[in-house]
Amino acid sequence: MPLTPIPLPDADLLLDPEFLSRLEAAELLTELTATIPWQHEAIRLFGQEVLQPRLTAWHGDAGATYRYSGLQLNPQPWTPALQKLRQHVEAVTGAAFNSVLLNLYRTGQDSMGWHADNEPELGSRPVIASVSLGATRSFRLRPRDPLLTPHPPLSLALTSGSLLVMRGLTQQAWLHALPKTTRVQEPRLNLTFRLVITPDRG
Ligand SMILES: O=C(O)CCC(=O)C(=O)O
Ligand SMILES: [Fe+2]
Repeated sequence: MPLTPIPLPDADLLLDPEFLSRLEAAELLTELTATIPWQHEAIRLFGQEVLQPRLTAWHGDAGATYRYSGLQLNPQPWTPALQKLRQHVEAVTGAAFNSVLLNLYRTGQDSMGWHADNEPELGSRPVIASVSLGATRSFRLRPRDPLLTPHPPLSLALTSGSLLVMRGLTQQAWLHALPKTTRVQEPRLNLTFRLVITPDRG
C-alpha cells in the first residue's frame, strides 16, 4: 500500500498501515527484541531520577551525535536488520536518515509523554519516519497551541508493520504521545528514523 496523507492543519502526516507485511513485521520484532542492546535510561522528572517507562536504543552513522544532559553521545552502529530497514524507509519516503531511535514498550504500562521531536539537531522541519512492530497502540496528536491550530486532539491506531511519516510543520505545531493502556499486555517496538544535522566544527 502507498503512503497516504492524513489531512491536518499545520501538519504534514502520511501513513501506510501495510508498509511491512504481518509476517515481515513479526519476524523483525523477534529479531530486534533479541539482538538490540536495550537500555533502561533514567530521566530527571521534577528533580527526581526515575526510570523511563520503556526501553530504548540509539543506532546510526558514527557522525550522527546528539547532545544529552551535556554529553555528546555517539550512536551504536547499524545492525544488518536496521540498515536494511533504513534503506526500505528511505526508498518509500524519498528522505535520507542517519540515525534511528528505538523504543520498546514492554506492555501497555510502558508509554511516552507529550512532546515534539524538536531538538535543534533535527533542524526546523524534520522528516521523521516511524515504523511500528507488535501490539497496536494509540498514537495521540494534539495542537501545541489550540488557538493557533484550532483542531481537536486525534488518535491513530499504529498497527504492526505500519509506517507513519511526520514532516513539514508537524513538530512545530503539534505534540504527540503514546499513552498507557490497560488493554494491551503484548510488547510494541517503535523505530523513528531521523536525520541528525551535526554542526561543522572546522
Ligand atoms: O512510539 C511511538 O510511536 C512514538 C515514539 C516517539 O514519539 C519518539 O520516539 O519520539
Ligand atoms: Fe516523538
